[in-house]
Amino acid sequence: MSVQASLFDPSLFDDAPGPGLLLDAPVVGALTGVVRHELARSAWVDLLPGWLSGGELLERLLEDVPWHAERRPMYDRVVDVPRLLCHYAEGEPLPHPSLETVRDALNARYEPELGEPLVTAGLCLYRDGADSVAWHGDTIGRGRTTDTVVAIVSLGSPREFLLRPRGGGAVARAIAGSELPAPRAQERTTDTRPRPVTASGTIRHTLHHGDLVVMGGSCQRTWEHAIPKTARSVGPRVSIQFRPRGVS
Ligand SMILES: O=C(O)CCC(=O)C(=O)O
Ligand SMILES: [Fe+2]
Repeated sequence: MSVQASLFDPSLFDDAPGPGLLLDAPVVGALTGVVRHELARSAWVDLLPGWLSGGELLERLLEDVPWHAERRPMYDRVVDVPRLLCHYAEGEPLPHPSLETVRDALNARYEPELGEPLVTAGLCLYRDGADSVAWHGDTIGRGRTTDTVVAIVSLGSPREFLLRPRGGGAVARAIAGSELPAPRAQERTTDTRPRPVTASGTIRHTLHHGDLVVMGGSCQRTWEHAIPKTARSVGPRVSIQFRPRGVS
């Protein structure tokens, strides 16, 4: 999609932090530095800021993925899904060899714990701040009833990733003892505020270029996640979600 690609400036990402994964080189070692945040209800979230570095992968995905728009029924209307999508089923070649490397690295770490590999890849393109994903859990399929793992790699513009316990405000406030992830090192100089769970019980965490977030345990059925719209002027963001068979 050249329209999106033209919005992308790879130099923005030249200084991505890291011991990141070098995209043109084999993965060296495992996912070191992942921090697990235990949430209520036997859910957890692992975070690894700046796992991937460099802008080449984002550039390639913006250009090469056959992004498409979808429309979905909502009440008595059919509405545009506010992001572009592309899904890679189990066994389908991924659109860039680096994604296979990323999936293999994730499996080296998470398959022993999960008991099965991550095999599908869902790609979302948030073209600008008007694109979003509404509150949901990945509960189509087994995620509705069983513990599972969904690993998301975020590329491009930073966007807020929200998590809240299912069940509405009162439930959320009652169990809002969950720890919020510490800010990234480079944010600390400018923003040292603690980031408590908001009064509504929502956890807010900004996902930056190259960050990894992995939701596990009961997270898909007992919590919900969202990428809200933003009025800020933001460029494109691509998220790649790796899931096991039968979860979406
Ligand atoms: O873009 C993201 O990081 C989240 C996407 C998501 O939750 C989904 O596609 O199920
Ligand atoms: Fe999701």
